[in-house]
Amino acid sequence: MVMPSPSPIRTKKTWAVGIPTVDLSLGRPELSELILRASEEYGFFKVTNHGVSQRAVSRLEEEVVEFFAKPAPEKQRAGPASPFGYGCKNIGPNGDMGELEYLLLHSDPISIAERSKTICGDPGNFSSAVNSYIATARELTCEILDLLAEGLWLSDKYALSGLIRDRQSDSLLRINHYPPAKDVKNIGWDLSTRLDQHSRGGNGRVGFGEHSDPQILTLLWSNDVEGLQICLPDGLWIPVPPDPNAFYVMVGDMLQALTNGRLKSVRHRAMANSPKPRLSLVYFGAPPVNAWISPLPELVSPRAPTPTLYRPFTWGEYKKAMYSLRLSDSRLDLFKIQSSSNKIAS
Ligand SMILES: C=C1C[C@]23C[C@@]1(O)CC[C@H]2[C@@]12CC[C@H](O)[C@@](C)(C(=O)O1)[C@H]2[C@@H]3C(=O)O
Ligand SMILES: O=C(O)CCC(=O)C(=O)O
Ligand SMILES: [Fe+2]
Repeated sequence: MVMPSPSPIRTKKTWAVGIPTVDLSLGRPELSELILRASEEYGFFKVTNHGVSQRAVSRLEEEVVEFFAKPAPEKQRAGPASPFGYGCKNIGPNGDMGELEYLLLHSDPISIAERSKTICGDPGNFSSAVNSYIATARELTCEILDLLAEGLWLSDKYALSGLIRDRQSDSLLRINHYPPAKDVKNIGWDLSTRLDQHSRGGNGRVGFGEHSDPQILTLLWSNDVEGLQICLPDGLWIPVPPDPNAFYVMVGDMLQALTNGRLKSVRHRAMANSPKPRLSLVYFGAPPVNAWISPLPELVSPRAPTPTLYRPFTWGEYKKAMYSLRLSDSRLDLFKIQSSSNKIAS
């Protein structure tokens, strides 16, 4: 695995730093140790030699490129995204804005079949491309979670992947399209949006503002256009070079809670500064709505330094809190146990 140098090297214009990269063709136990280390240190890593067929990706890519090329009124037939469907610039229900348009889909095939009727003239073909991408993304996500379970010495090897394999899993697929920067001026920003963007993303145009993903694990593919940035534990934002031959993996809030804070959900954002359109396919592996989330027993010790950090809650309860908050809010903090030893530790 290539790990970032301890202190990023500053070049003339950019921060150059290595992204932790895991070659999935390596054998165990080395593989599970590498994945665990990257998840602990960064909550983020790149996977290569992942075995996902190029066809599953390119088939969906072709479908969604065709969709986003349609005139706005046609795309709006699939919206608004509340929460599922087509969205443009609005992210979530609380006023977050970004320089993007997107499709947000639940992974349930019945809901995909219904939504596809509003997205494509050939809904059967569209839903088949979505379903096969989701099936592939789910497999890879579960493989990574099983490796993490092994690295963490969990007694139930499927304690993490079982939540995503569950038929009731609340996993999602988000397809983001960031228009090329030269077109952005036509979209018509108001002053408050520009100030908001500036405070959240520095000088560039923010496509998708800073946040952590709420679910268990995120699997992200993008075309060959830059934009994704992650926040290192010291607060430094670094660009992630695009690589359509790889996937990027992000620890979500639920995995942070399940591992009692040992793995940390990574804060990230996507900038929309490229003259080329950026496309990302983002699979969010999530538990069923009624699943209870509480730190796994192996990761809790009755005494410091690892007392229970989070109270038990259901994924449904977490989602309710999440939809009441802004994109950049640290929603997991609401579920922290404020014991005296935790207060000292934090
Ligand atoms: C502002 C919001 C959009 C979001 C729901 C939320 O209230 C806070 C979390 C947001 C997020 C970020 C990651 C995913 O893209 C997403 C689908 C998710 O599960 O949480 C979005 C939500 C959304 O766009 O509905
Ligand atoms: O498009 C990207 O690279 C990031 C998107 C993202 O963070 C999200 O959809 O949650
Ligand atoms: Fe995200």
